[in-house]
Amino acid sequence: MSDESRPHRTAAVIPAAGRGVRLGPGAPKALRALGGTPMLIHAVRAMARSRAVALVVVVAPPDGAPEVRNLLDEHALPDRTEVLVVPGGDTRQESVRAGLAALPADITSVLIHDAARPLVPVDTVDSVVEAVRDGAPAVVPALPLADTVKEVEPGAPGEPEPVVATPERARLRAVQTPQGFDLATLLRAHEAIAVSGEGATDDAGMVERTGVTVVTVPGHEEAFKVTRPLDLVLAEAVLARRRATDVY
Ligand SMILES: Nc1ccn([C@@H]2O[C@H](COP(=O)(O)OP(=O)(O)OP(=O)(O)O)[C@@H](O)[C@H]2O)c(=O)n1
Ligand SMILES: C[C@](O)(CO)[C@H](O)COP(=O)(O)O
Repeated sequence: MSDESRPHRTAAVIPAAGRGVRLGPGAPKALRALGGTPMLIHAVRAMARSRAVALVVVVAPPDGAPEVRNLLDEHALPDRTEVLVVPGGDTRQESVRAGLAALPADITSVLIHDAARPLVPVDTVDSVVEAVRDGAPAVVPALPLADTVKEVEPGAPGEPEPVVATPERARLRAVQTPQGFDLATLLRAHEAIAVSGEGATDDAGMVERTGVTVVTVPGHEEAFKVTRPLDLVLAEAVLARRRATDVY
């Protein structure tokens, strides 16, 4: 629950320590170029564009913190943006935990944003922050699905898998980042998951398991995650259009 007596101060943690195996061989994904600029720099700028974000913590590949610090120093960011860099871990969950540990004591709420979602528009960031500041302990940007989803009995790669269920699509959402949290709520969830040894593919999922209600706000198509090579083609096209129109 939020402590309403404290003034709001929001930080963004950007996990950027992944390898990017699904994108194919090359540098760690967050350091690969999009429109000639590392994907991570786009993601930091996307957070810094929100006037609500007071501090950004970048979680670098475990042995890459000095390189990431240099990159940040070489690229222009809004003057008011303070950026810390910490080394990450072997999983996204560990990396987020390392970022949370670096937050100063006056932070009340936090956005967790994948470096792999470099093009999230500022309006989406602002609507997540606003919902948290309005009192929601956990907020995710979400979009309805275009495909029908099947639950299967997982089998060997490439082999047919029996379908066990077809969830009602109207009740499903694809969730994006930034995911926004009352900081104390997210810290409690990470602690509980670390103790139980369970894994989770997103931070909101951890919070759900502690019994706290997570709510959605509208996501944005351009907040997609760069995961596979085709995503990079789409990201280049979106960025080229933005640069031509100067609309971010
Ligand atoms: N040990 C890890 C793994 C992932 N991430 C970050 O979590 C975000 C979402 O993860 P994903 O898109 O899966 O990135 P990768 O783990 O790099 O991708 P892959 O699974 O293809 O290797 C990315 O910004 C990634 O850098 C991280 O900080 N630390
Ligand atoms: C956090 C996330 O982006 C929400 O959709 C997603 O779960 C990350 O998954 P990944 O497999 O670590 O890319």
